[in-house]
Amino acid sequence: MWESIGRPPMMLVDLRPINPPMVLFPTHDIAEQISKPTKLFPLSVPKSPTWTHMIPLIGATSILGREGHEWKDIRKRYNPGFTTQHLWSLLPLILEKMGPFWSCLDQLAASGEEFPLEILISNLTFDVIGAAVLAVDLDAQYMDRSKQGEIIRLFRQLVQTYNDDKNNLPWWIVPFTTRKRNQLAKRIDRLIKNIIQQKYTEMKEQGDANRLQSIVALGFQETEQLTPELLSETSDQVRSFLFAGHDTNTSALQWAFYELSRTPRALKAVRDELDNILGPETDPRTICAILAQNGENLLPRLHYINAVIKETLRLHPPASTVRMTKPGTGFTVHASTGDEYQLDGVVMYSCQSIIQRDPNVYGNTADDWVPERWLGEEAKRIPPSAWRPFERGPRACIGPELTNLESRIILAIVARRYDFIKVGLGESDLDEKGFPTLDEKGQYKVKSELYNTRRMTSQPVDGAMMKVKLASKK
Ligand code: HEM
Repeated sequence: MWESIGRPPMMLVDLRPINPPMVLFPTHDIAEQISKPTKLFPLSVPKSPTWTHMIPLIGATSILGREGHEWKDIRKRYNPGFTTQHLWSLLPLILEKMGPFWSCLDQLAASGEEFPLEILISNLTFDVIGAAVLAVDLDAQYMDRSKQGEIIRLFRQLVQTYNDDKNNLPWWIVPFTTRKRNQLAKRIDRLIKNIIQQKYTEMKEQGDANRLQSIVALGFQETEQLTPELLSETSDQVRSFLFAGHDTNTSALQWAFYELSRTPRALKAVRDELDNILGPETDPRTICAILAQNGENLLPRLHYINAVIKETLRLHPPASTVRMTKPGTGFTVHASTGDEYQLDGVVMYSCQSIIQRDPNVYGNTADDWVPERWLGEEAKRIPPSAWRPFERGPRACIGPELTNLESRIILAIVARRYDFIKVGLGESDLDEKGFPTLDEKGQYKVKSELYNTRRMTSQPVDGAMMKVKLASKK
């Protein structure tokens, strides 16, 4: 749409009377103006009130929607849990969750059946976030969903109610969906509160002498009493972490595996790097044992894999930010044309999928998946604000380190052991001998383009339907 009207410096979309009018920002210099602290907004421009449609999912006091000192207090409480240093202490818990993932892939490789990669990865990322945030087993990793833990089953049903066109319509247009959402939300909230109470009691009884501490337990360190208000607020943050921490990375990892599956040069570079850093053994058990022992030294050395993750988040960003100022504030943004726009009362949407494909920054490969751009001198020429999948400024994502750690572990375990083959949308166009052929950019030619659809976050439209087989030994 934006291209068809000649790539203007901003695009206004009038969504009245269903939603306020929205303006789309397609460049990083404008996006920066709403995300950085200013005199008028020391914590950056406030979030748009349109976030409230997510209240059943993440709670009314979620960190995602709070402002001012209330937001600051929550962020201060949870920041220590998301630092690299604390996440290293959670490495054993995270590695424990990898077992069901690879045994499921082994089974699928043996049967040769087609499956949505989305389900496998989303189950795994759910289990990882449950372990990191609460040190609980959410029992997410079953292909048969009736066997999953209750929280996961309810959470999925709730997220489902936001799919398609129902995402953020007012309640009076979707009254039945709204009622269902509220009922599911209450049940999830009750279950989460029970776990928090139990964890809090355990923590107080056992003291904290060198124990493995979940992110929530760490946040309770200064707490004297778990009041009903604090319990309720903590449940909101846990639900926010569960949602924000699994949905986004599920999308990114599906794209990473897809891009690797159709870019033989990159897959080889990933495999060579793993051989060099982790040694030749590709059995997942051995890799987990190596990482459990020495992950803190080895994982930061996976530079090419880091570039794969970074490039995937550039080309296929799962999330974004929307901001709004109240009428009468006088908030203006400055376009590169020299024009100024007064945008009070308008939803300001920083459009990552356009910003991060800006040819003025990324040149004539802006639309191509090229991990190498993040290695060496070329990377230094990319302005930091032109890569913003986690957004920037005070309200940037709390979880990039966790995302990166989780993604590197998953790629380290999976990339050498399996070959993924896309089926359906985005599958390779084979030659007459049945082999894929390369295009001029070094990727396999495809019959059709895989693309994202809008759910709560952007997700591959078909759930990334794949086949998997065990990779042949060198
Ligand atoms: C690929 C992975 C991820 C991406 C692309 C991503 C992206 C984002 C973006 C764009 C925002 C800003 C949202 C807004 O302004 O409304 C955000 C905020 C947030 N994310 Fe993430 N995220 C990811 C992973 C995670 C993980 C693993 C967690 C862990 C719990 C997490 C927790 C949060 C929280 C709590 C916020 C709100 C921060 C605040 O307002 O202080 N995210 N994320």
